[in-house]
Amino acid sequence: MTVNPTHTALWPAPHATGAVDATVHVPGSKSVTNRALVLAALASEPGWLRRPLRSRDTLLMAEALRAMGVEIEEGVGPDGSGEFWRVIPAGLRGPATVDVGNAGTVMRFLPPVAALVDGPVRFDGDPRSYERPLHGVIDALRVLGARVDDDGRGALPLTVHGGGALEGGPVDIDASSSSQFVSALLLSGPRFNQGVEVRHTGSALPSMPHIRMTVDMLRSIGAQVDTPESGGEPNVWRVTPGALLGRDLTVEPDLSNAQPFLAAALITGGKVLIPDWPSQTTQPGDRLREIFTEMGGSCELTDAGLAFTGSGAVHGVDVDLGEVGELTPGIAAVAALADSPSTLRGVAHLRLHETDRLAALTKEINELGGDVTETADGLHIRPRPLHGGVFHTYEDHRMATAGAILGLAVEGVSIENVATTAKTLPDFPDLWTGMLGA
Ligand SMILES: O=C(O)C1=C[C@@H](OP(=O)(O)O)[C@@H](O)[C@H](O)C1
Ligand SMILES: C=C(OP(=O)(O)O)C(=O)O
Repeated sequence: MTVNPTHTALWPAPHATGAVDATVHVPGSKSVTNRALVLAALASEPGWLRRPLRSRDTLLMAEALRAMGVEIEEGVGPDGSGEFWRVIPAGLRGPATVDVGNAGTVMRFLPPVAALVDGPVRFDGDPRSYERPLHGVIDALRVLGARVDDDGRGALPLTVHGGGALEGGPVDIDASSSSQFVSALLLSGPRFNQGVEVRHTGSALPSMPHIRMTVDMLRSIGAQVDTPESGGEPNVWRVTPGALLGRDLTVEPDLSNAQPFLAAALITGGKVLIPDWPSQTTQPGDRLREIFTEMGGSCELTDAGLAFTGSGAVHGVDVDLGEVGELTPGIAAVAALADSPSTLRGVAHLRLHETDRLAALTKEINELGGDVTETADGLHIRPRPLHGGVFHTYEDHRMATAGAILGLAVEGVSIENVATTAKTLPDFPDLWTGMLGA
């Protein structure tokens, strides 16, 4: 195996010498971009995505759809309105090969699309993708009428033998390890002959805002979706078969990727403005307004965006992050710098994310002198003075940004493989140094 030099490279995390004061334009949401690509590919007419996120996860999604016959044109608006993608749906055809990388959205959202392809679609990815749960999608597709060949572990690699159509109908799944199982089946549901009725039968379902995002985006292009919130049964989502409209969608900034910049204002007692923060959104990152306020900041949502201000004080929190698990690494980093202990709960499923995030955060913060312990479903963080050292990232973009947050407050922190932020935010090092005026 060849060693990729970028993986061992160390990035000296900039140390803040004063309060930050910056405006940061955060690129588009990964979750919105990848849903929009899938829905546009399944629509009955062309659609547009404006200001899409261009990152490893979204480029993998676009490549995969192209491999299945969808045309995606990329361009830049003449009026300075930024980049756009024009998606022209076509008859989905195989054979095709899909590289999922380590993108949960690609590995979970695309096998149901592949069931609609005429021909086989082979899915493979990074070594970590073999360990991430996929059984909910594979088992469900078999119940709904698809032929899927895997090695019996209910995980990647696998081949979906698409037959050009899928019967669909009712299916029970245990989505307690990933909400993306539910989203995956709902996104392709309008194209199944009978639609789909997904019943979650396991313990607590994580990341509900991401399921709401799926439902909202489906409805906005004409799908009929019944949900527990719209008067349906608890834990049951039903999508009626029908054509999807092409849409012209401007992608919101990725609010979870706004997190490190807000954290910078919080821990340095500074100010950060994030333009285009939506006044209404299903993105889980919107919860940062509340969580980081409880931790000592204050914020104001104006026409200019979200203005977030640190007070100089950083407090610990006791918070259930089950709905917003992807915010955990950044919150853990801030909590390690706080004036009181924190308990982060409801995130056992993070052990199966890009890396085992609970183990990785515990090890890396403790190696800088911290005092973090893992619980059954989260972390206890008791702040104490930290020192410099190497912060390992385990090919996890959110570990890298968590390390950068610590480095702002602690001198001498180096981030291993900061390039791993390319999964969702390739511009991170430049945005970070730009925020500091470097
Ligand atoms: O559907 C989505 O876009 C996502 C759902 C969540 O996944 P899990 O429910 O697997 O945590 C989240 O953590 C991930 O970053 C994005
Ligand atoms: C869990 C995450 O990603 P994925 O979409 O790969 O699940 C994440 O971005 O924090």
